[in-house]
Amino acid sequence: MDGIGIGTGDEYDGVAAAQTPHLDALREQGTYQEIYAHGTHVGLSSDSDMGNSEVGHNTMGAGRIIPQGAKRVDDAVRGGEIWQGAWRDVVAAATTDGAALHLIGLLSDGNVHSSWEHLTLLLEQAKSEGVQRLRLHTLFDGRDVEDRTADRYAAQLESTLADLTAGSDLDWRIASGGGRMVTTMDRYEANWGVVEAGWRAHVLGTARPFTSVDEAITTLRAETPGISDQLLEAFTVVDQDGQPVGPVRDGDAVVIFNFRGDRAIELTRAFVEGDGFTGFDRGDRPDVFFAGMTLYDGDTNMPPVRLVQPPVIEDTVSELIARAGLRQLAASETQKYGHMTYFWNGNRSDPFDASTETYVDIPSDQIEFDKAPRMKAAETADCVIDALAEGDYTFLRSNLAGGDMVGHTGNFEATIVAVEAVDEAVGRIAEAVRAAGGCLVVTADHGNSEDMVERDKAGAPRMAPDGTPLWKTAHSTNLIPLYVADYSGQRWTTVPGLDAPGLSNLAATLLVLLGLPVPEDYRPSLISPA
Ligand SMILES: O=C(O)[C@@H](CO)OP(=O)(O)O
Ligand SMILES: [Mn+2]
Ligand SMILES: [Mn+2]
Repeated sequence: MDGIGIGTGDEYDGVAAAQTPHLDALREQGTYQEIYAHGTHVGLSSDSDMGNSEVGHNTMGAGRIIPQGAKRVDDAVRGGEIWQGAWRDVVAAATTDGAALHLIGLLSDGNVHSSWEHLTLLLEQAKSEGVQRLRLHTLFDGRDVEDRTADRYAAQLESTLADLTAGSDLDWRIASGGGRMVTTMDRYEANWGVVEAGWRAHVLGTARPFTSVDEAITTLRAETPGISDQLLEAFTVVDQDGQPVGPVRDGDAVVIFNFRGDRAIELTRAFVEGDGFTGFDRGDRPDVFFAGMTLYDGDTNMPPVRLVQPPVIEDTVSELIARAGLRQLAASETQKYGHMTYFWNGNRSDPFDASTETYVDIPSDQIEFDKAPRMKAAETADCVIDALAEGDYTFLRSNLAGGDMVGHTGNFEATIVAVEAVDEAVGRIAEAVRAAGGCLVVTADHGNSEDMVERDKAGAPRMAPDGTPLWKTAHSTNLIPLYVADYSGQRWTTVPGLDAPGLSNLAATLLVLLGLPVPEDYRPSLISPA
């Protein structure tokens, strides 16, 4: 259950507000625990970092707490190690006569895909190394930070640029942008049109023209009152003659400063891949020096050049299950497809053993998810139930996306519907598992739908000036539920006294249920025979 944590039960708790009879019943049928899914429990730098799908699924699959890509990048940027690697080649390209350095990424301090601090340190370093021409291509968040704050982030960036360039002849500008859900940051090839819109904005300079970011945000908001930052149309900043101020040209250097792979890899591929690229028509693709913040996909080695090397995650639970020769199914709708494959398997897209593993991608709708909040919960359940009926699989895993994807829209009523659809799907899967005499494990990767309002430091809900709640679109730092129901007759009990039980204990729990040995470096199982 993506994005279904344990909330306070108050009126902004979309899980408590939903009817969840099947989850309630599950609680009575087996063991129930509340476990950690955020911050240092999933390998992030601090416990104020909310959980997210990347770190959640990485940790579930790895069975250990692995210092995450986000933390590695963080350590490398703060410690300065980053400037000794491929960054040297970026600077060399960017300081060649006439060239520009383009920085593309999410303008946010959400620390899920990118970090504000990394961006400012990149800018300071570029200045100290004499990068004369620099262009920023900024994606608005509204999803990992408070919504409708794009103007504040843009203003903060403009002022950072003004400070850094004051008294110099540095030619540094914001050149394009757009909301992350409609510009550039598609994932799992759900909608290449989103990447194409970004390509036009950042690279070709042919998106809707505005003379400044400020004008873009003000105009787009006036056109659609209440619009979320995530959905602001892609745009190109143009000069007084209508010419783009920073299209990407041959010889330029391009850096994507997002550290998380799922939403960075499609644009990366558009820059790096040759004629075999089929995502969209790129027009004249500039010949650039391209680097990503880190590795976005291990199997395809994308991007070939990165500023920080990623963590290597080996011996994940599905690799061990594959080695044991047991058949596995991974099923998810597109929006979470790579979560159950790529992230779960330690950032590898391909099966470990294609002869025993089946991956099913159930196409997601291409609309805003509060418009169809049940998403593909029923279809995902159908897939698992059919596979169970076939009887071939020993380990089946799936992701129900609604609690998270609809929670991100900030639409409370729709979120309740999404959670109820997830509950129904769990109920149907539970029946099928019971019929098969199997064992069902239900958990989440982080919270979201259980806390749908922005809060002040004391935890009190914040209201908009008109007195309506400030709906929250981001994940949370809440604990998440873990239900284990074994319908084979075996009885289990929770292991008492474990230190900070969390997602890192899930893999061992699964291995124990499967009767497979648990590697010594795994964190321990959360259950033992009763
Ligand atoms: O949509 C996403 O990219 C993130 C939020 O930034 O959500 P999740 O980690 O659940 O995929
Ligand atoms: Mn998630
Ligand atoms: Mn999410």
